[in-house]
Formats: sequence, C-alpha cells, structure tokens
Amino acid sequence: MEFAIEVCNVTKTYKIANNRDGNTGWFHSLVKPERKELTAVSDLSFQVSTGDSVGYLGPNGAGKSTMIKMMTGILVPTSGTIELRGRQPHLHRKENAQHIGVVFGQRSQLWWELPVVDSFELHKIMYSLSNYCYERNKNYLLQVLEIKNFWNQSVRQLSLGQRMRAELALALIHEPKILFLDEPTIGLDIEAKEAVRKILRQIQSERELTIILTSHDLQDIREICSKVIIVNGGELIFEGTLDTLRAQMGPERRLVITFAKPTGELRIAGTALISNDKFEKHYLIQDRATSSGNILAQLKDIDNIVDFSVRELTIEEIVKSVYRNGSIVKCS
Ligand SMILES: Nc1ncnc2c1ncn2[C@@H]1O[C@H](COP(=O)(O)OP(=O)(O)OP(=O)(O)O)[C@@H](O)[C@H]1O
Repeated sequence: MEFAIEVCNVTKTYKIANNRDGNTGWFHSLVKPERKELTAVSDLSFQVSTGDSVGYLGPNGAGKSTMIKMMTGILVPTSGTIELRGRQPHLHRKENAQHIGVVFGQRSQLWWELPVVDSFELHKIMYSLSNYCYERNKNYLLQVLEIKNFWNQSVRQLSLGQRMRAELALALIHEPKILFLDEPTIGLDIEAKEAVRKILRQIQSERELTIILTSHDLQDIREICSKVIIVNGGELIFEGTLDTLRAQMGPERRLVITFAKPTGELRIAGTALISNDKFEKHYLIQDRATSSGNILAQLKDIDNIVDFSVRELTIEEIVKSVYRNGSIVKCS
C-alpha cells in the first residue's frame, strides 16, 4: 500500500522560559533566564494512505498544530522522521510545497485588499503553473466552489463562508495531492459549514486527495473523514476508523436537563444518569436508537423542567471516554 504520509517516532520539544518562584524569582528570571523543555509531540508514529481523509483530533494544547507544522515542513522534528510521498518535508520544502495545500481557518492566504482573482494570479506565478493547468484548475474550482460571482470582488468584502470557499480554491489551484485543513469551518454558520463539507467530499473523491483535518467540530470529522487519529499531551491515544472509535467510545450524545425546583433522581429510558444535581442533571444517551423524539416524549409529562438540550460530546469528553473504555486503540 502506498503511503502519502509516514510519521515514525516523531518527538518535538520546545525550549520555554522557566519562571522561578519566590519573591525574587521574577528578578532572577530577568537577569539570568533559565530555559526548560516542553514536549509538544512525544514519540508519535502513524501512516496515512493515499486518498485517505484523516481527522486529527485532540484537546487544546495536545500538539495538533505542532504536528501539522512539521508535516508541512515549517517545523523540524527534534527526533524521528516524517515523509510525505517519500520526502522529508523540512529538507525539501520547495518540492513539498508543490504537493501540499494548506488552509488555516484562522489565517488567510488571500490578499485582503485585492480582488479574489489577484491572489490566484499570484499563486499561478509562485507555483509556475502553465496556462493550461491554471485555467483547467481554475474553471473546475470556480464551478465546484461556486465562487464565480465574487471572483472580482475584494477579499475584505466577502462573507466568512465565501472567504473560506476562496481559501479552499486557492489551496487547491496547483492540484496538490495532500490537503491540510486546520479548523476549516471555524466561525461559519451551519449552512456555510455544510457547503464546505459537501465540497470537500466531492473534491476528495474526484481528485483522490489525501486530507488531514483538525477540527473541534465533530460533524466535520464525521462527514469528511474515514479515519481518526486522537492525540493527548503529545501522545497518540487512538488511531482507527470512525466506526472503531464509536465502538470504543459508546454513547456520543449528552442530555442536559435544568429544573425549576430541586428534583430527586430521575431515570430516562435509553440514557444513563451521570450527574445528579438537584437543579441540573446530565445523562449519556446510551442507545443509538434513542432519538431526540423518543426523549422528548418522555420529558413532556414532567413539569418543573426549565430547559433541556441534547448535545454531542466534546473532544475532551471523547478523550476521557477513550481512556475510560479501555486501552489505547491502534488499528489501521
Ligand atoms: N512556538 C512554541 N514555543 C513554545 N511552546 C509552544 C510553541 N508552540 C506550541 N507550544 C506548546 O506546545 C504544546 C502543543 O501546542 P499546539 O499548538 O501544537 O497544540 P494544539 O493541539 O494545536 O492546541 P490548540 O487546539 O489549542 O490549537 C502547548 O503546550 C503549547 O503551549
């Protein structure tokens, strides 16, 4: 099997200031600063096959951005090796750039004051694209990403959803084989999120694109990715398919009910009571067959309910669940 990405025993440490305690600590840190090491990525190994779409998940500070920066060649691993299509990214930054596209949800590659088209013309020059290749890709992306009607508009006038579609098109204009997406739907409304996910699914299948996606929105992962890697504290804690993760995790939704008056223990069929405060109770929805309608039917006869919500587990809760429900799973 051909691997698009091979990560082998990679560790990345940063040197950070060691601020000393005590009354004079600040003074000593100022005149004689000490440094200590922080391990952001710890002995990580995994492979991504060509054409796979992988969700790279973890709580804040888990080392996701550090890993993406190493895979794109911006940072150099402290030890271990990374290969993208057989090449170490930091040693072959120029060649590597031809094969990868990068979208950071919180940072723009588009020129803010200029019309959208200008950023594309610039990329054409930067990537030395032939007229034929540029026009073919441009026409494809303009149509799939529906950006024709704001093609000549200045970037700062675009809505967030339009800008993200333009960012995606720009990252794909040189027809990369691997696309890195860091929180691509952050800040978008539901409709715009849906559009981005649909487009990514389409482009991925039409171009056999390998996708690495970090997101705190589980719906992104569910709709775009076939595999998941979960990291915590720089270490790999899960690698496998979404189905394996679901089986490992158990319930994926949480029901929260708020009461007007102090209320004793209350059971709801198809859920497990996990937090039993007098005014607020939390339940894990155990059974995938338990629909919101089913829950609503059970709640309608209980007066005294001020509010209730059914929400997905957060990444932090998933990480806890992976730890709680057994050993760390690695199954490619
Ligand atoms: N340039 C840096 N210098 C020193 N420490 C850093 C640097 N970049 C990241 N770190 C530290 O490395 C650890 C991992 O950070 P990283 O940004 O990779 O995590 P992350 O999973 O992407 O987090 P988030 O989801 O919050 O973006 C954190 O403790 C962070 O403070």
